[in-house]
Amino acid sequence: MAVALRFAAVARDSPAAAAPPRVGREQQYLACAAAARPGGRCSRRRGLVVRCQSGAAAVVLNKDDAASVAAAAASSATGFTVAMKFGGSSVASAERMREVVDLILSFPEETPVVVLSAMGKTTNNLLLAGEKAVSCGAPKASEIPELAVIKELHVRTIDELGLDRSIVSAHHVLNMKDFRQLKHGLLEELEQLLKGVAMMKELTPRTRDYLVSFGECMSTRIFAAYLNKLGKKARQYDAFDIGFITTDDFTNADILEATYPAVAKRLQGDWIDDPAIPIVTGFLGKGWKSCAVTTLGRGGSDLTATTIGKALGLREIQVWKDVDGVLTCDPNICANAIPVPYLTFEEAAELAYFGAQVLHPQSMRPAKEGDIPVRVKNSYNRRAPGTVITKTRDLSKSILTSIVLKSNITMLDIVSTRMLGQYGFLAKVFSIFEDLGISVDCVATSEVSISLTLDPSKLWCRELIQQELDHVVEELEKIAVVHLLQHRSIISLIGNVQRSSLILEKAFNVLRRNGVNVQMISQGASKVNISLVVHDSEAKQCIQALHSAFFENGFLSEVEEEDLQHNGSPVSPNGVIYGN
Ligand SMILES: Nc1ncnc2c1ncn2[C@@H]1O[C@H](COP(=O)(O)OP(=O)(O)O)[C@@H](O)[C@H]1O
Ligand SMILES: N[C@@H](CC(=O)OP(=O)(O)O)C(=O)O
Repeated sequence: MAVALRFAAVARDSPAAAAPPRVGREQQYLACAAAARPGGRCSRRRGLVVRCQSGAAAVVLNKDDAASVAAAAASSATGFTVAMKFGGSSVASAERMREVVDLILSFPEETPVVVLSAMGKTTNNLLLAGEKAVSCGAPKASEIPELAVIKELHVRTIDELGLDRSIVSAHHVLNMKDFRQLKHGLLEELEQLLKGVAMMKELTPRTRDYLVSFGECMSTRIFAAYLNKLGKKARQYDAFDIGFITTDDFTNADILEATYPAVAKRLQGDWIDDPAIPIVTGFLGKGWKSCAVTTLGRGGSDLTATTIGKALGLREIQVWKDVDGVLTCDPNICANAIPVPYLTFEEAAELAYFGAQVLHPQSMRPAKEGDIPVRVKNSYNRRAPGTVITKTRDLSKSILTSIVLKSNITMLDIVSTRMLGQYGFLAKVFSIFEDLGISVDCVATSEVSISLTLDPSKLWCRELIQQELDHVVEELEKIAVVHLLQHRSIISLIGNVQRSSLILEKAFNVLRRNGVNVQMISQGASKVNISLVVHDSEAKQCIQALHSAFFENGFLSEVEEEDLQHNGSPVSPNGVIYGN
């Protein structure tokens, strides 16, 4: 940080260097440079090079680095140190909100940016209410039970915290000026929206995103009002109003690069004008073309927090959950799961991607790019050390870190009819998936056949699943014989693939003893993941047996002993090295 303040930021965008700069981009760099040198004047000298007139040494940076340096410098100027994200379970009631306020205030040395999810199960209730509205008819929309649950929860919370009910009256409708004129509160707007859905008898992905946005919009307003009531100045932000720019992929939008400088500028600018703890809605963004509310996929508030972390160049990103960190397994499957103290970004991303609900699959990307540690903590058990996720850790002695389940997977066995050469065959198969916008999770190939699993997150809407699958099969059948195998599960063994023989020996031993035949195995180049495909009906039992064998019965201690004899360095059950 200190370096960023001492040095001037000089941004140069190489692809655009030959072309005249667009004004927006140039201004962005000027803003970045200005932020990197508060008080310094900036000018454009030649091409896209922007130089601060501070007399300090110049550093040539690419676009992203310039934004990061600027963010780091400005954040040190404004003093934000940490992003603290609290999930739905952490803010599920008035009592929980009090607890979280107490938790935040117990770190007086920090200047946090707070990110909140919707209260408790509000997102699920909003989605259910939306689905019911489609078929219930307009007059009945007000009587949808989930709407009543949402209203009751928010009104009760407001009352119990001693707040004014008008705090959920701020409007957040985008591109609908007429709506802005209405004097209804968010809860009334929500009811209106459900009536609209009932009248239209359809719930498009765009409307679905707008519908679920009410959850985060309400939780943050309540929380900020409560902090203000306690005399701790807080300011509520809707992410879509402060520069969270996304693709227009409703229900699963990606954050665009422009977000980082925009969010940094807004949060820092406001802090400089009038310091107040920012309370930001997780999960939400604004589509860059549509300007409508988008969402980042379920659990997307983690991604909001890491994006803010990178934008502001924070020291640490904390995600507060209802578990003692990332565990060796989903605790709903294995009650004996234990916390994993350290993970790399890569391990955490793989774990999340392959189904561990605890982290959003994309959330590690900004943290990794900004090299900002992510700490997963338990808001119900502050003293638990949690999990620290960083760029690197010594994996040389680690074995298995965590076991993850992704169920209800579709697997395809595709055998070439030899109409194409081998490379032509693989290329054709993957171009079909590309054309249909379907991601593939795991792949195993031989010369003339491919087995692969499909990523269910790309098959959101239930009716579409069958339609899309039928279409895929139809296309593939032009060049191959295709077997569609549904109700499969991927069991991912996240660990040190350098020790894959040891992991596989143990795993297959366990599976054989349990009478399970693995239907596909994939060991990627990622060095952290081995995936096994089994039938859904066997998956939980497999995971329990694997967890018990790897983590509960002294296996890792045995290996530890062996390692000690061979190398003199023992390994803990989670791959953490004790000693050397
Ligand atoms: N490997 C794992 N480690 C920890 N929690 C897991 C794991 N796999 C699944 N979970 C589930 O993830 C939940 C926490 O994630 P989530 O519900 O998204 O939290 P929040 O809503 O607080 O952000 C836990 O309550 C647990 O049931
Ligand atoms: N409320 C959203 C976003 C989110 O991140 O929630 P949580 O942090 O509670 O997983 C969801 O339920 O998907």
